[in-house]
Amino acid sequence: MIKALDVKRPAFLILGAPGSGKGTQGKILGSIPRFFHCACGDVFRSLDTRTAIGRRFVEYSSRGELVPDELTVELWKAQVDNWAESHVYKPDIDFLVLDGIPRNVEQAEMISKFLEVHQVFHLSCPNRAELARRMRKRALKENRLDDASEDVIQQRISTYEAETKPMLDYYSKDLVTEIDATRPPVEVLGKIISKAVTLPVYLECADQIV
Ligand SMILES: Nc1ncnc2c1ncn2[C@@H]1O[C@H](COP(=O)(O)OP(=O)(O)O)[C@@H](O)[C@H]1O
Repeated sequence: MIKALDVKRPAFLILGAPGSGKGTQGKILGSIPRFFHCACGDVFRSLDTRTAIGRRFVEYSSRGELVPDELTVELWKAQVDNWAESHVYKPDIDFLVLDGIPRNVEQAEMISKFLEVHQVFHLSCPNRAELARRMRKRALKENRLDDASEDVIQQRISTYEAETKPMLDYYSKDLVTEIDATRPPVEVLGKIISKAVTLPVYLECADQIV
């Protein structure tokens, strides 16, 4: 059982289908002072595949399915706490930039105990063929098992549509920024940043960010 925190950590979410560019944007944002990028898929991929938990990840991801919620949130929370304890992530001053979590309404509920979501950036790409093309390209570059077969690619897109996309209705409309994910990365980044710097939570602390 995961306990709620007294003070919820400020967070931005990057939401989108596999191949929509969440990781690309998250990495760049994470290199900006006071923004801390956390990619759930990377947390899973860093697991030792000889362990039971590492094997469970491979089992689900290689089928294009989501890892069960309880396990996902526990593992993710443990990783964030680790980063906080080792001071790489500073919960009192950093904005968490979450990529790949939450991935369904259940996870959104679970993590709401310790996060205050200030904006959801939806990288929208309705063109399935374009998503599949990007995943194939990534499979070659990053040696990603879960992007290597056509069946798994299609399954991952279907999983997104069935489980993750409905999450957009979980968050109130004024919390969601729609961004065209087919535009070049620099334009997508520009949209995210220009919205983030107008948010009250950012303006409240902007003068302390130097
Ligand atoms: N929040 C999550 N809940 C359940 N499974 C997850 C979650 N995040 C990652 N995974 C697992 O890890 C795989 C790879 O995730 P990720 O690297 O985020 O892919 P992508 O960036 O292409 O969407 C997913 O297909 C899934 O099996």
